[in-house]
Amino acid sequence: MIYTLTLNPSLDYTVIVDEFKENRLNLSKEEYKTAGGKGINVSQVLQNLNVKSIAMGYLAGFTGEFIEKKLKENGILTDFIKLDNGDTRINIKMKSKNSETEINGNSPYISIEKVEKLIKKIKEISKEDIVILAGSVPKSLPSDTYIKIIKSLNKNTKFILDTRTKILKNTSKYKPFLVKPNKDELEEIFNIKLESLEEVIKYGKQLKDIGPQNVIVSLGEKGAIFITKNGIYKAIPPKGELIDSVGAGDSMIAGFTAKYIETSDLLESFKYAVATGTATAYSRGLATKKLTEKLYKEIEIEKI
Ligand SMILES: Nc1ncnc2c1ncn2[C@@H]1O[C@H](COP(=O)(O)OP(=O)(O)OP(=O)(O)O)[C@@H](O)[C@H]1O
Ligand SMILES: O=P(O)(O)OC[C@@]1(O)O[C@H](CO)[C@@H](O)[C@@H]1O
Repeated sequence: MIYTLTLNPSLDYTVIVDEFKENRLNLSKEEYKTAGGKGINVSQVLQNLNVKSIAMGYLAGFTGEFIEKKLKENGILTDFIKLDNGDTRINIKMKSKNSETEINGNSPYISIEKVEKLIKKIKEISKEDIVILAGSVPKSLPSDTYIKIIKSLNKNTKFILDTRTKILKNTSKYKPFLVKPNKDELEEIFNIKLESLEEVIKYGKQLKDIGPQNVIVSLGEKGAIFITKNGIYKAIPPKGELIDSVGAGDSMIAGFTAKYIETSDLLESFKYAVATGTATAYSRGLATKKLTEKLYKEIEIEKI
């Protein structure tokens, strides 16, 4: 079984305006609400790719109920811990003709008892399972929460990690199966501006040296770099119309995992990851299997 863990889920509230004007009344042209948070997005894309997963994490209040309902409606299995106070955060995603602005909310308080409850569930996961730890750590939790979770996993359970900068760096020594920083995150990890592809590769390799078995550095419309023990590879997305890139990175993780459990082939999994991320960027909402399969046939991998 695949488990996704979202410590900090969100109701994503997307607002589309013609042109965003600061300090003025902006009228929304269209708006929609979706179940969000990085691990939850991974579960949703896995479901679109016909791969079962169990979505875990914390939910609270009316926004938490909305998220669980949406996941269940789509046939996704859930095993969330309910918080006693507050509401799961609302993240605002505002799109205009030429800008994408995000305001991510604060998460509700999570007590130590709720962390212990989660750790108990984590200990029950078997070594044949795959665990995807994705997204930020809520402010009320210690910053080493992911480390505590990783240490509670069976030592042979493969885990994938997609979180921000310092936490990603500190957890990398526990040898995750895959990490997927984007270029900005890689820059923040090493506190450096990366000016060329050569530099991206150099620092991607340094990240891999800390511990991850495989590293994908995603580069938005420029595609992605894959650093693995068998070599370094590059993939460029086929041309298309960008519609909404929120969740493109999460979709890559879902695509990689889906292909890996089917084939155990790292390179094909990377190719499918790029296809899935691109399918999300070229869709309203998250990647569908149909578009992912089409793009997968068009992507070529280059060895560097
Ligand atoms: N504008 C785009 N055009 C084509 N493909 C894109 C575009 N943006 C993203 N992608 C695809 O999605 C993948 C992941 O995108 P990106 O590097 O933006 O990840 P991310 O920053 O983690 O995304 P997010 O935080 O929005 O989930 C890219 O490697 C690429 O394949
Ligand atoms: O604050 P985090 O956990 O880093 O990111 C949360 C988030 O921005 O990431 C997802 C897209 O990747 C959205 O669904 C969600 O709103």
